[in-house]
Amino acid sequence: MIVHSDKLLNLFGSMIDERLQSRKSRDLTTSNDVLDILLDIIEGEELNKTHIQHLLLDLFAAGTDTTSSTLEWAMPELLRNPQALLKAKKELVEAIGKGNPVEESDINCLPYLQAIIKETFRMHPAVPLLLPRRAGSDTNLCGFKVPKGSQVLVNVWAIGRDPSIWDNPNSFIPDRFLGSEIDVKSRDFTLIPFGAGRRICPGLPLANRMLHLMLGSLINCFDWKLEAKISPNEMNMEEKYGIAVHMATPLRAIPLLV
Ligand code: HEM
Repeated sequence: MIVHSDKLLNLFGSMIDERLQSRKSRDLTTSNDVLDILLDIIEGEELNKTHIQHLLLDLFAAGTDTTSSTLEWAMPELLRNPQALLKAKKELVEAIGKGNPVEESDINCLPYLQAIIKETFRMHPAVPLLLPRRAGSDTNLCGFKVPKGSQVLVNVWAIGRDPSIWDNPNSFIPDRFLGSEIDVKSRDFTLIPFGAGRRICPGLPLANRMLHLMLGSLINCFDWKLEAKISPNEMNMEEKYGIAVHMATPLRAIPLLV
């Protein structure tokens, strides 16, 4: 981990130097991206290069595995649930035309795709215990005493499988979200894969968009089949716990151009 972090820090260091160099040249057309904004702040001397290197490392570390593991779970759930896959394909063909990649502006016209992403978050939250918190004062929470200083973990995985909240909690049923107000930002805290409140994941808007673009495009541009010896109901859906939860046996699916 340390070796990889050092490699990434060096890579970010050279990207920053390169950008600083190009900002000095007269014919510069700024890209006004995240790095440019951070470098504007450096010029105001509130940040230095090391801060930016570590900030970029944080964003990459927090954003990569979480987004990819969500997509990694959405695909096998769809392959195990051909009806849902078919419904998503139909919606995509009608909204954006067969074989086209999904654009950001299409997302609002794709309620079923949105429901699939929510259902994946419910069953497979990438960070199942969120990040540890410490109680700032003695607290009484639903009849439980939480003494000041205790470490608190929020079990989002268990919330997503709680039968008092969800019908058939262990079944992948995207339709449950159609016409429902429940959202990853809603205040009833039933679907909180990104956490909630002041420390909610700052990458939420990016991750949510990326997931719709990637999953929608994978569904609309390809037909998918499993390897010859595997049938949908025999797929191994065991989880492997790490910083993010991955499939214990990675999915091997074959794309066929539509
Ligand atoms: C599906 C994708 C993602 C999921 C499920 C996810 C989930 C989370 C969760 C649960 C937390 C902790 C919230 C808490 O403390 O209660 C978190 C924090 C964080 N996430 Fe994400 N995240 C995702 C994508 C991203 C992306 C794409 C980025 C950045 C580009 C990102 C950057 C961060 C950062 C910097 C923090 C720490 C925030 C803080 O400490 O205040 N995440 N994320």
